[in-house]
Amino acid sequence: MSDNAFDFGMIGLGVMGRNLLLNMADHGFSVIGFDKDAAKNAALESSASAGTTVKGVGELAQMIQLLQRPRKVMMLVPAGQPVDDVIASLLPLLDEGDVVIDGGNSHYTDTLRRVKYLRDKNIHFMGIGVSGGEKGARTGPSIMPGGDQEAYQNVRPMLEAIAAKVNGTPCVAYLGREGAGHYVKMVHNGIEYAIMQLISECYALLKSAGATNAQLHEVFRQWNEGDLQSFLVEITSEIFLQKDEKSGADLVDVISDKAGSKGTGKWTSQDSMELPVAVPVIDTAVAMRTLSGYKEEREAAAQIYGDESKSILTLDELLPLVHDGLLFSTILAYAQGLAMLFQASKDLAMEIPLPEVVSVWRGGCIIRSSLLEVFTTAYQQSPELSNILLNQDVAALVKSKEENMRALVTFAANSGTAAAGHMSALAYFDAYRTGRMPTNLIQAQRDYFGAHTYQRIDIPGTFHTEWGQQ
Ligand SMILES: NC(=O)C1=CN([C@@H]2O[C@H](COP(=O)(O)OP(=O)(O)OC[C@H]3O[C@@H](n4cnc5c(N)ncnc54)[C@H](OP(=O)(O)O)[C@@H]3O)[C@@H](O)[C@H]2O)C=CC1
Ligand SMILES: O=C(CO)[C@H](O)[C@H](O)COP(=O)(O)O
Repeated sequence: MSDNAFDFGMIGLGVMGRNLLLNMADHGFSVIGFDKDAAKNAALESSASAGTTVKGVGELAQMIQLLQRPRKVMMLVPAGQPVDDVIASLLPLLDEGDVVIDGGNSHYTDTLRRVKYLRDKNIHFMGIGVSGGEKGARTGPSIMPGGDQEAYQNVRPMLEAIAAKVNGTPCVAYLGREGAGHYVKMVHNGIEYAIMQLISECYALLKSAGATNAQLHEVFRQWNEGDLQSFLVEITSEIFLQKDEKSGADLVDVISDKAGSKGTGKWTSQDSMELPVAVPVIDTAVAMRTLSGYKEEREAAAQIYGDESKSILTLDELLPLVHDGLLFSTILAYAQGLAMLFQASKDLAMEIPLPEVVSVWRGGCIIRSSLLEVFTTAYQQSPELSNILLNQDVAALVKSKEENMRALVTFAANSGTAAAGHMSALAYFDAYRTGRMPTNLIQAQRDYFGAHTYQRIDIPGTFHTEWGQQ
């Protein structure tokens, strides 16, 4: 190939970078990747499909030299300092008008800072969320671009080519100004945490009624064929079949219960409080991963309090409750995340188009599910919906599951099975549908001890009372 011939360059040939680049090559683009690790460059070239143009190099300057101008370069490296390090090493090699994309899970405030920094140097910088994991990156991820419109138009044909397709529509769309791409991806991951927590609670609840791994496989398989159809339910079904090569046991049974995290769920909770928007199912999911790390303390507490769950229902009696409870709670998790995006769009001036967000999430990403079709229709009817729970179709679905949801939470409490995500979802629902919350009492308390004042329901203005003097 001649000099300056490659269409696209990738920095970081790990799980995501390698697979996304190969996906581009599979769609006819000539691609080049850079990684310091020679083995990763070799792995890139050896896993390329026949007839595609793929090259891996160990020098960044060499890759930049071989790109068509204006250059289009993406980095898929760990969030934080590595992204700044890559930008610093790229800058002397770039020309004005080149496009630099951060496709990793960066915090949106870092993206805002980098957009401004590079704009001053006439380099187009975009933060793009990519979801779909290893397989999705190779065969069709969900792509969440935000920021520089001109740069987006430049890379749009490539992104549309490699994205997942739903009914022929690519799962990529311009999702707002400046750091919006990474903001949307952060909230996507917050919802991901919430749904994973809810599914893990279903696992515990069904096990309390004696479900075996084989039965759990079958339950989740069947659920994936109905209104709970989703990527996470599908992979959960498959997980219960997997055998451990070392012991021959079911692999899920030999995996430690300490859950890891890289931070995007925590950021969603933190940033929701900054706005503020209430996302308690996401908060709970983050807290439960944290609690999972207290292994020794939990074992000590189990000695003191006991850790048995006593099921008062048979598996057959429990199954419809868990099914409906999961659907109800999953809707609540999406509702909270989407309400956060609605608020952030306005308060942070990101102009995030929610109809496009839910449409892009329909395919390729970790939280793809049949529910997103319902939400897409809801936002098409009403693009300025502040909360999807206010949509008639969503409300009908929620109401149809409410009775079993309440029965499930009662069962969880009575059997002693931790189901914090479900309980949080129901508590949010009950508060959200309350015209007059008991928070008038909190206002009275605040004014009592701190003269913080309060508003009345009958007279406008701000009031203070010298409490307790009657
Ligand atoms: N894995 C997943 O399912 C998903 C990950 N993401 C995000 O994508 C990004 C990449 O993730 P993933 O591919 O899984 O990570 P990996 O660890 O598999 O790959 C990261 C790559 O970045 C390289 N790298 C690290 N630091 C630097 C640096 N300073 N300069 C140049 N290269 C560097 C590493 O090279 P070396 O090892 O040779 O140092 C490695 O090849 C992260 O932000 C992640 O959160 C987003 C969606 C899904
Ligand atoms: O972005 C992703 C999927 O959408 C990543 O898989 C993410 O890193 C998973 O997060 P964590 O490691 O915190 O569970």
